[in-house]
Amino acid sequence: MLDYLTFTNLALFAIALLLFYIWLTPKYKNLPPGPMGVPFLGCLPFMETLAERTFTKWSKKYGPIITVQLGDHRTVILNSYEAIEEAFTKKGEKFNGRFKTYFTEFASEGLGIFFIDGEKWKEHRKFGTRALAGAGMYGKTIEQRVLEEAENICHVIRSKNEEPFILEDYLILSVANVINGITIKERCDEEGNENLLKYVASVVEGICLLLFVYVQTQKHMKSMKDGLRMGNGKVTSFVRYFMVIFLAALFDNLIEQHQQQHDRLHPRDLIDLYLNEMKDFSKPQLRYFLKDLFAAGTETSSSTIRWALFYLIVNPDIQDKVHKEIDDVIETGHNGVVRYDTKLPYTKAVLQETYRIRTATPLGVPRRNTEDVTLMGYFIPKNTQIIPNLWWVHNDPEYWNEPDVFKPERHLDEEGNLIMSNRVIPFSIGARHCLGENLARTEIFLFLVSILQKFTVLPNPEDPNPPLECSPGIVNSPHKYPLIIVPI
Ligand code: HEM
Repeated sequence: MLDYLTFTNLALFAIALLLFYIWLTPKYKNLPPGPMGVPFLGCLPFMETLAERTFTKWSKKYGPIITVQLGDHRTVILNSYEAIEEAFTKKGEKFNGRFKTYFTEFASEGLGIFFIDGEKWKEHRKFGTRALAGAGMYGKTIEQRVLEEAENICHVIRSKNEEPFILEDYLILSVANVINGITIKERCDEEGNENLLKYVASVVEGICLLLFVYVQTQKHMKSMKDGLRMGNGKVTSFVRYFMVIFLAALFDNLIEQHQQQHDRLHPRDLIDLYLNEMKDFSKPQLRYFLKDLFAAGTETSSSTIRWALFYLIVNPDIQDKVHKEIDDVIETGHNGVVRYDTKLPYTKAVLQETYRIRTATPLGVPRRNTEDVTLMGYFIPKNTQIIPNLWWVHNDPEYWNEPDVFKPERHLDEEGNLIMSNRVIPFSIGARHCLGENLARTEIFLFLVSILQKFTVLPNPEDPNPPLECSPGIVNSPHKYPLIIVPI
C-alpha cells in the first residue's frame, strides 16, 4: 500500500514538474524545426561525442537551420554555408553578440574581447585588428617575429638528432611567443617559458574539458564549487592558472612595468598602444584582453600545423611535391628566406585542405542574436544561442567530392593557381570572424614552409600511423604523436 502511495506521489510530482517546465518554456511561432528534447536537458541526452556530427544528422532530417534545446539554452544551428552567410554577413549586425553562459561570465567577468559585445566589443575589435597587424608599433614586423620563432623551432628539431619527439610542446611555446612579441615586447626567457608552458597547458586542458555538454548544463550545477570539482580537479587547476596565478601575477606586473616606462611617442607593443589609445583605461580589462589573445591563438594555430604534418606523413607523395615546390621557388637553398606572399600555390593548397579536413573549431564560437530576426524564412527570438556548423560546410559531399580524402589538388585550377574557396571558412565569417585570422594564416604558413624547407617529416616506426581521428571539444586538436624529423 505504502509502495503504491509512494509511486503515485512520485508520478504526480513528475507530471507537475513536467507541466511546470512546459509552462516555463516560451512558445514562439515559426521557429526553425528540430528534434524534441526531454524536460530540463533538452536534446543533450541524444548527443554523440562529436556534437557537429549529431547536428548534421538532425539537419539532414529537419533542414539547413534547426532549433535544438541544449539544457537551458534555445539554440539554432546553422548547418549550411548559405545559412551562415545570411546570418553572419548579410544580417551580421544582428548576430554579432556572444552567447553568455554561467561559464563564460565566470571565465571573463564580462571583460576581455571574446565574450563581450556592444560598444566595448566594437572598440576593442578595432583596436585589436590594428594591434595584431603591428600597426603603429616600433620594432620588428609580425613576419620577422614569426620567422624568428620558426627558426627557433628548426633549431629544436635539429637538436633532436632524428630521434622521435613530441613537437607539440615546442610548437605551442613558439606560437605563444609570437603573441608575446606583439603584446608584451619580449620573448619569454627560460623561466618565463616555464610559466607560459604551464599556462598554455592549462588552457589546453581547459579547452579539452569544456565539452559541449558541460558548458550547456552550467545552470543545473548545484553550485560553482560542484562545477569546478568536475574532471578530477583539472577544471580547478585550469581556472587557477588561467585566472589567478598567471593572469594576475604575469599580466598585471607587465602592465605596471609598461605604465612606469611608458613613452607615448614610441609604442613598442600592444600594451603601449593600449595605454596610448584606449580612452577608459582599466587594468582588469587589458588583462582579460591579453588572456583572450593567448587562449584563442595558441592551441588553434599549433593544432593546425600538427594536422598538416600528420597528413604529409600519411601522404608522402604530397610531401614530395611540397618539397619540390619549395626547392624550385626559394632559390637560395635551405637558407633562402620565405615570405607570406611567396608564390607557393601547391603548399598553400595543402594548408587549405588541412583547414578543411580538420576544422580547428568545428562549431566556431557560439554567437547570440541581439534582436528578434527572420533567417531563411524562420523566426529567431532575441538572445538565442547561434552555432555555425563549420565542420559540415567543410565536409558536405554536395560540394566536396570524397570529403574524407586529403586532396590539395581540389584547391588548384588547371594552371596550378590556388582557388580561394569561400566554402573553406575555419576562421568563420562576418564582422566578428576570428580577430587573429591574418596572424594565424601567416604563422601557420611560415612555420610549415620553414620546417619543410629543411626537413622531411617521417612516420615513427614504432607506430607508423599518426592519429587522424577528430577530438571532441571546442578545439579539434590532434592527439600527441612522437614525430621523426630528419634533415633533407
Ligand atoms: C588556426 C588558427 C585559428 C582558428 C581556426 C581560429 C578560429 C576562430 C573562430 C572560428 C572564431 C570565432 C569567430 C566567430 O564568432 O564567428 C575565433 C575568434 C577569435 N579568435 Fe581565432 N582562430 C585562430 C587563431 C587565432 C589567433 C592566432 C588569434 C590571436 C592571437 C585569435 C584570436 C581570436 C579572437 C580574439 C577571437 C574573438 C573575436 C571576437 O569575438 O571579436 N585566433 N577564432
